[in-house]
Amino acid sequence: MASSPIMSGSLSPVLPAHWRDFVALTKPRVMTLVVFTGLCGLLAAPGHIHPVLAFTAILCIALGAGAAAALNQWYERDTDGLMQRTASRPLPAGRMDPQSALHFGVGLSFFSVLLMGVATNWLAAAVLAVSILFYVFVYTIWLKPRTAQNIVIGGAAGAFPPVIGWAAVTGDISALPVALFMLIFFWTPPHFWALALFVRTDYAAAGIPMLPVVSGEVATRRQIWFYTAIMAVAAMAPVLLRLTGLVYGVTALLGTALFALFAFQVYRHREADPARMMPERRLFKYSIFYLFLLFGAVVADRWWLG
Ligand code: HEM
Ligand SMILES: CC(C)=CCC/C(C)=C/CC/C(C)=C/COP(=O)(O)OP(=O)(O)O
Repeated sequence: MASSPIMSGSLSPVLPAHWRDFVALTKPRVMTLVVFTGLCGLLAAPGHIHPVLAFTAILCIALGAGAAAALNQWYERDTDGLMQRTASRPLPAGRMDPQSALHFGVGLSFFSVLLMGVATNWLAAAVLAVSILFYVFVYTIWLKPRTAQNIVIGGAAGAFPPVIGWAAVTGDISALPVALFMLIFFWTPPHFWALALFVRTDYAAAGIPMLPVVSGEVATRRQIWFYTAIMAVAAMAPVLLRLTGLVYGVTALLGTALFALFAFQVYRHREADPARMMPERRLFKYSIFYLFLLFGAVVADRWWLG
């Protein structure tokens, strides 16, 4: 992509980026769960899809999400350089010139959406396009630098993958994918704010108005607990609406009870030192496991119990 040394914003030359930096630009670790939820949406959907097309659909979700992550990092290359957690990313570390990242992100966005449309259907492609646009324009550019409620609304971007996976098979959107969207939507605030509590000094240094920076620690803990309660309702909704069966029901009940326990511990905890925020780290880690677990259970229900 960058075939010759190019001058970046600073005065130092940026050498052609290594392929590993392009992979890093897609935030591969975060995207594993994004892709998994998309895959589960696809596997839970009624009807048949050829395995090659199913693989292509999941590939498109991965590429689209990776493209959105690249555009997010292109836009935030300066503020990323101010935070310890993100300073070593390819752009702030000066291992890649911004133009390469921009071209990579835009090119991959178009490619993923077009391939999705051609391989499956244009509804799935349209929802993929909306999620990329939502993450880049609504979350990254509009809300994130302006309001502490950024992830409440902006988090919707990450809730689309199961809808995309489902639509790729069925060509429509029905109650279960909407319920799965709601689950991720209300899961996002506790997931992110648990982390934001122990990296708040980073966000403060970069001037990003995340909730713990703007409203303080106690308000953030209260909000985590509040959204956990709504998330619990969203987690049980598929059972109450009889969209899923016993495997999901039992898994969601136990998994959500543990989530609520960890969130309650965070709510009760008072600690200003990020190094000692163990309940917050535990909730953040568990939030990831939780979503893998519940989405896995949705598929288990559909496949093994019919
Ligand atoms: C706007 C909504 C979200 C925000 C602001 C957010 C924020 C974050 C941040 C800042 C990290 C730390 C990652 C790093 O240091 O690179 C993280 C980790 C993670 N997030 Fe989220 N997240 C959001 C939504 C999601 C969604 C929708 C998913 C998947 C369905 C997800 C899955 C993950 C995973 C798997 C990790 C752990 C990555 C690792 O092991 O390093 N996140 N999130
Ligand atoms: C299909 C499709 C387009 C899916 C998009 C998935 C999506 C929106 C995931 C959000 C997860 C994520 C990396 C948040 C990071 O927040 P941040 O960007 O504020 O984190 P940072 O501070 O690490 O840059």
